[in-house]
Parts: sequence; structure tokens; C-alpha cells
Amino acid sequence: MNRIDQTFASLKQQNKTAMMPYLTVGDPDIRTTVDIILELESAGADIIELGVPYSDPLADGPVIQRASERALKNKVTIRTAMETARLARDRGSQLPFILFTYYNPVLQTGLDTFFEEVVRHDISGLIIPDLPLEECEQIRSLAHTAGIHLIPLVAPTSHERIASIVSEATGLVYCVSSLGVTGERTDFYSGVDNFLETVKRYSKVPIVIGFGISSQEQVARFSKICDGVVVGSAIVRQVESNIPLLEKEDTRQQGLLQIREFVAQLIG
Ligand SMILES: O=P(O)(O)OC[C@@H](O)[C@@H](O)c1c[nH]c2ccccc12
Repeated sequence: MNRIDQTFASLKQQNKTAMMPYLTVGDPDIRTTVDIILELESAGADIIELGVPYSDPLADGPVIQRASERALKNKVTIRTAMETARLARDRGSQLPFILFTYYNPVLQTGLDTFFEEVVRHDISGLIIPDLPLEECEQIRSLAHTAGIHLIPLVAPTSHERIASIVSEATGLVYCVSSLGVTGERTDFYSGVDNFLETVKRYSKVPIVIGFGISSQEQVARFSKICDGVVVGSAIVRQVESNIPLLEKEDTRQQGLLQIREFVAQLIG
């Protein structure tokens, strides 16, 4: 059982939904990302998605694009992202980490080296939104051998492919709430509830939802159907707006507290 499985098993016993923040690693710097991880853990977050900054984040809206640009200025690579997970672990974090990366940085690293690094840095899950279908089998098998979950994304437009995507899933299934790119939303794809019920029907593993979620009401709404809720842009925006506080030692704690309180109120 990997950390993700253990977390969902424990949350199920408590009848709780996982709060899953997404952070762009190295935004505004590695030290702050580690501090934020520990703050969010103590605020009640259950799993952290660590985003590897990328120069061409096709599936990302402006908030995460800006975060990627800031992190790339710090020369954050896929390896630094994994090292960040290790730094948080060394500081006592018990949370499962999901590495979120586009496919190119994985290929650049080399598949065997990449999966060795994933294991060495105690990463529990992997999301690659632009993983080509024909490479899926190979990556899934390498992930399985490494004892980590390759987490599939399923979208409302997946229709008849939902069954095949979901049936292969281990760990969890990531349901994309709406079409388009990441970013806070006031409303979602009209058929989102039916879509989630369909995924739930086919899935043997927990299902989580992401894209657009930015308020406690939205978290509460989707917690009724899903086993976890991912919040990215809204939290990344909190990081962005607190950078002036975070970059000065005497106001750093205040900045971290603002981000923590935002996530704590999402959990409710
Ligand atoms: O930012 P949002 O709208 O809260 O959505 C989560 C999202 O950030 C995170 O899961 C993610 C970041 N980039 C992605 C690209 C594809 C799918 C998912 C993602």
C-alpha cells in the first residue's frame, strides 16, 4: 500500500474528503515551497500535488503560467521538484506527494533514471496531462514496478473512453471538472455531476476532482460525490499575492499564515 492508498483508506474511515492543494514548485523559491507544504499539512491538507514548472504549460491558465515563469527563473527542474518532496519529508512531512509534470521533462530525464529518482524521493503518484496514449502502457508499467500510481485524467468529453481510462487506474482517478485550462471558476460544466457519477460507477479506486475550485462552497459541493478535491490556481494566486511578504524575513511568517488560512477556510 503506498502513501496515497493509506491516506484514502484513513479518510474513508473518518468519512472525510481529501483536500489536495497543487503548488508550483519553486514559486517563489524552493525554501518557501517547503515551508508552504508544512503549513498546509498542519492546516489539514491530505495530499500535495507538486507541479514541475514548464515553459509550455498548455493545460494551464494564466495564474499557473505566471507561477511557472517565476519558478523557471529559479532554474527549477523536475529533479529539484523531486528534491523538494525529499526536503519536506526530512522536515517531518507525512503527506503523500503527487508529482505533476508535462511529459517532456520526463523524457529529457530518461525513463529509467526518472523512476529511480521518483522512488528515491518518496513520490507516491504521478500526473502527466500530455502523456500520449501510445506511451501510457509503458509508463504505467514502469510506475507500477516503482510502486507508484500513474493517475489518469478523465474529462467530461471522455464519454465512452471513461470506462477504459478508469478501469486501468490504480491509486485514484483525476476528474477534470470543466473543459479548457486550469483557473478559478464560478460555474462548472453543466453535466459535471452526471459525469462524476459515471466515473464513480466505473472506478474501483477513489475519484478526485480538479479545475476551477476556489471556495469552501465548491469544495463542500464536490465533497458529496468525490473522495478528494484538488485546488491549484486559487492557492497559487495566494502565493503570488503574498510574495512581497514572503520575500522579507520579518514578514515571511505573515505571508505563510495568509496562505495557510486560505486553505484552512477551504476545508471549512
Ligand atoms: O488550478 P485549478 O483550476 O484549481 O486546477 C487544479 C490544477 O491546478 C492542477 O491539478 C493542475 C495544474 N496544471 C494542470 C494541468 C492539467 C490538469 C491538472 C493540472
